[in-house]
Amino acid sequence: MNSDNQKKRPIILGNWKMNKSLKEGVQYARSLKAAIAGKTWIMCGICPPYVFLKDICAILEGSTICVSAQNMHSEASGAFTGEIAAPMLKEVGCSHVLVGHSERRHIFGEDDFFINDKIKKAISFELVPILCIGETLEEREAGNTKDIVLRQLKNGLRGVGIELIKCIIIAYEPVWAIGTGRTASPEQANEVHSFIRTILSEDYGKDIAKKLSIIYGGSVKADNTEALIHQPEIDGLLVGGASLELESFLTIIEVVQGVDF
Ligand SMILES: O=C(CO)COP(=O)(O)O
Repeated sequence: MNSDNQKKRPIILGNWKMNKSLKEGVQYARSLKAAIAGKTWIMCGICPPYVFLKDICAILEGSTICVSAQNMHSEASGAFTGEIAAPMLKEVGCSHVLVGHSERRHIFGEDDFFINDKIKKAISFELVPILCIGETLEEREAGNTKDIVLRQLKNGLRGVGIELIKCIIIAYEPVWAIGTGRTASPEQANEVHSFIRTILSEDYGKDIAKKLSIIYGGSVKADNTEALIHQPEIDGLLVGGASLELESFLTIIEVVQGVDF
């Protein structure tokens, strides 16, 4: 979905962050697969912790549900104790990977350049990177939202040419809306999405920018899903807390399915 009403397949991703036991994760994946069998027009996926990926990919193999890692390193191998590389994610069956999530940027100090290297590495191993960008509350209140988003977008995509940009999803996640219960209003989110699409249009051309998916994350819940997904520039949702309970994640999916695009 975008400004000229061209239909785009909505993307709904659940980011579990550092939650669930393996047993719970496996049960969730099985139930999700059973629940959405045959309802395939939404691109739906989950982002489990690293150590669950192999089991969950095996369960979801052959389904339309994609599995995304929450992070990866920028190198393909080497002496990086505790890290996970793109080919490892690929080998266990992941199709997507979150890159530059605000918790990686702000808690673990990841910068735009490291994130850019990860983006390029993910693409080179045929993983779809989901580049997460977004401003903090201080940055928004200082009127710097667009500057921050512009910087994170430009630096994150440095060296990504016209052919490769098609392999990327952008996620706008304002840091002040993550886990706070304080959602960006649909209009606030749409305004930033529109700005992101304008930048992408300038860099990659209008046609390509129109086709790119820009998804929103930050306190998405069943009761704000419809208003968010109705916005012309919001192509999907990256759901944290509300994806942890299968019932609430399924409700979000159902709300999106029920929307007349
Ligand atoms: O960070 C998020 C998804 O990646 C959003 O988390 P919440 O939905 O819990 O605010």
